[in-house]
Amino acid sequence: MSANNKRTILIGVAGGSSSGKTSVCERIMQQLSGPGQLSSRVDMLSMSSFYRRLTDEERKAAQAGLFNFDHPDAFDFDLMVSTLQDARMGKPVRVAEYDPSLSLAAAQQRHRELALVDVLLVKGILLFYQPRLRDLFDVKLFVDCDSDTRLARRVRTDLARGRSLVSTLNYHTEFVKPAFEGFCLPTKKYADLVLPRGPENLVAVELMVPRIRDFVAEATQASPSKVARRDRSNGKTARHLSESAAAQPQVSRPH
Ligand SMILES: Nc1ncnc2c1ncn2[C@@H]1O[C@H](COP(=O)(O)OP(=O)(O)O)[C@@H](O)[C@H]1O
Ligand SMILES: Nc1ccn([C@@H]2O[C@H](COP(=O)(O)O)[C@@H](O)[C@H]2O)c(=O)n1
Repeated sequence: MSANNKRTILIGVAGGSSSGKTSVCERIMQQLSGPGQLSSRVDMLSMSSFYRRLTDEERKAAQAGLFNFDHPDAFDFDLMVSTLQDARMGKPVRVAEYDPSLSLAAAQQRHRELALVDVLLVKGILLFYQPRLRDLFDVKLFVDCDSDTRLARRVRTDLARGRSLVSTLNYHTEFVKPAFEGFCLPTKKYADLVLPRGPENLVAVELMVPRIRDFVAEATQASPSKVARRDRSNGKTARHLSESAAAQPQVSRPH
């Protein structure tokens, strides 16, 4: 727990690649810290910062488009869990800077300190895959988006990153689609809220933001024992949300 006894609220935003996770996080950030709002300190973190270090052989495979970056084995879940545990207790943490325009090895050379924030938005394809990771989130969102739209967006972003159309489509067929269906989509059932239309779904974002603010207010007031109780009840986040909502039925919308 940080010196001021304040805990960071973790919001997990999962969904397929190019479903709109980053865009949803940006919308929430705007709403939480925009003009006329009670200012909350907010930051965003990508699961792509937690790819594990590759062996030389795997690096060669990655360069040839033959390493599966969409499989759970590609991630360092231990590091992600310990980082988020520290972040939610308001401790300073250092994370690899993921830059899609760089090779993974080059990007992993760069680090940044996460700012101490009230709310940390975390986005990633497999955030809810392991129970120990998904149980860390106060709110779990799943961005729903049909596969054609995701593929069309992914083609645009991959071409902009200098990949060829053929390699993008092959990679999608070989890795992205099977991993989405095998590992990402089955985690939708763990979400507190499934968000169709991503960032365009302003109604859902606006409904959620006051609730996030309540979490921030509660975390500010929370005593260590209260936080420990909340930690023990984690994994039942939806129940926790509804219990808190019942205790405070009149959640006011910000002006
Ligand atoms: N609702 C939308 N309508 C149009 N374009 C969108 C929408 N949501 C996302 N995009 C675009 O699709 C691309 C991928 O979105 P992004 O939010 O980065 O997805 P993710 O973080 O899930 O990979 C980005 O270029 C983004 O601007
Ligand atoms: N070197 C890499 C590493 C990962 N990817 C792809 O990123 C996707 C996950 O990130 P999103 O922001 O799209 O959720 C995942 O589908 C990987 O295939 C990559 O292209 N290159």
